[in-house]
Amino acid sequence: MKVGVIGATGYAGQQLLWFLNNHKETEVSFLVSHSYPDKTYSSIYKNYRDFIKSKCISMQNMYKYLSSVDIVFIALPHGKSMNIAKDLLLKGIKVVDLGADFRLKNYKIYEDWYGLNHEGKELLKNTVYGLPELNRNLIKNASLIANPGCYPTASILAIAPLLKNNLIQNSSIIIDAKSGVSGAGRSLNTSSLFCECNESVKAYKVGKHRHTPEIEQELSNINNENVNVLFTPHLIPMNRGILATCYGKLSKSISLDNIQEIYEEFYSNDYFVRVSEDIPETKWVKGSNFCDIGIRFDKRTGNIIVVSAIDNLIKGAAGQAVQNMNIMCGFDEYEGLNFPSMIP
Ligand SMILES: NC(=O)C1=CN([C@@H]2O[C@H](COP(=O)(O)OP(=O)(O)OC[C@H]3O[C@@H](n4cnc5c(N)ncnc54)[C@H](OP(=O)(O)O)[C@@H]3O)[C@@H](O)[C@H]2O)C=CC1
Ligand SMILES: CC(=O)N[C@@H](CCC(=O)OP(=O)(O)O)C(=O)O
Repeated sequence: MKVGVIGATGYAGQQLLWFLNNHKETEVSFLVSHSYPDKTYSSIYKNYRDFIKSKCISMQNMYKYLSSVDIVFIALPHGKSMNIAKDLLLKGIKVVDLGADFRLKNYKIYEDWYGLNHEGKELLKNTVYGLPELNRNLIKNASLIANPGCYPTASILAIAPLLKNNLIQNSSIIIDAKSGVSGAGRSLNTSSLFCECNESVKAYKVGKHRHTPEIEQELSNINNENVNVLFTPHLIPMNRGILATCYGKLSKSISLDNIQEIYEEFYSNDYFVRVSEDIPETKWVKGSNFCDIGIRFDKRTGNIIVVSAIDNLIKGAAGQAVQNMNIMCGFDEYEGLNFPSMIP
């Protein structure tokens, strides 16, 4: 399978190459960068010396190579994928977009939260939200995948079994999530500077983070009922990882053991979600495509507490994108992705 990567020099793009380079079924045909055209990839990321010998190409040059690819990954900032995806789909090329442009089914909600005009509205109907654990069958036949955001991946996987089994009140969900700094990408950005974020933890975009409508959309789809969430992201001084601590009021009396069984059953066919009796830590999943989940019940307040951990660049971005490609192309779902986290 021949693949192309647009946005190859960003953090998500380079993480994709890490996987694609080790994947039995893929050959990378081109790497697009508008800042480094004609530069060898390994001169930008020196860890790839002797592994990736190709040069980056510009977006304009990419069009010459399109007849030779089957699937293209787009890892650009939001707002940049819409027209590119249209061109690729017209040529019969499958697309996995790691950004946010196709995640929200209602373009007006996208326009409100992202402050941009949606230039690919007509594609939204046939776009599949690429969370394999909820949408595997749709992904199999999709041409355009909206790869989920990092916080939504951790949050939706944590909460979906509760909603599916009508165990919590729809309006009681609170998500308190923390992300490593690579979540903000590699572009120059003051709040990602070492002196700004080291030795500090902050909540940001409080009450207005763009992942709120994405989480609500997918959770509402589970039972076709409106779900609202209170979502607060935090930046913590580590490179990778997301820990989402999710709370909801139980709507019926049930033991923790039963809830644990419900989670294990819900994810029984989902290799990359591991339901644990312990409370997960980001280092259990760092460098891997796993989402680890642990559950507790607080009797005093009647709240269930579900903690999920992912690597934002892997299950939250590039790993999930490769998992989606594997499903779309009929490969083994674990191909190229099957290894545990790196410790320490
Ligand atoms: N970081 C993460 O944890 C996650 C990221 N994502 C999403 O993946 C996408 C990529 O994120 P990430 O890799 O972190 O971001 P980066 O900022 O690290 O990389 C984005 C890349 O896009 C290219 N680019 C930047 N600006 C423009 C522009 N104006 N026009 C065209 N190309 C541009 C740049 O490469 P060049 O100049 O070489 O072309 C840049 O390296 C984003 O949509 C992000 O939201 C999703 C989930 C998690
Ligand atoms: C730490 C940090 O800044 N994280 C980013 C997450 C970005 C991301 O992955 O989300 P999209 O793909 O939806 O842009 C943020 O909060 O905006």
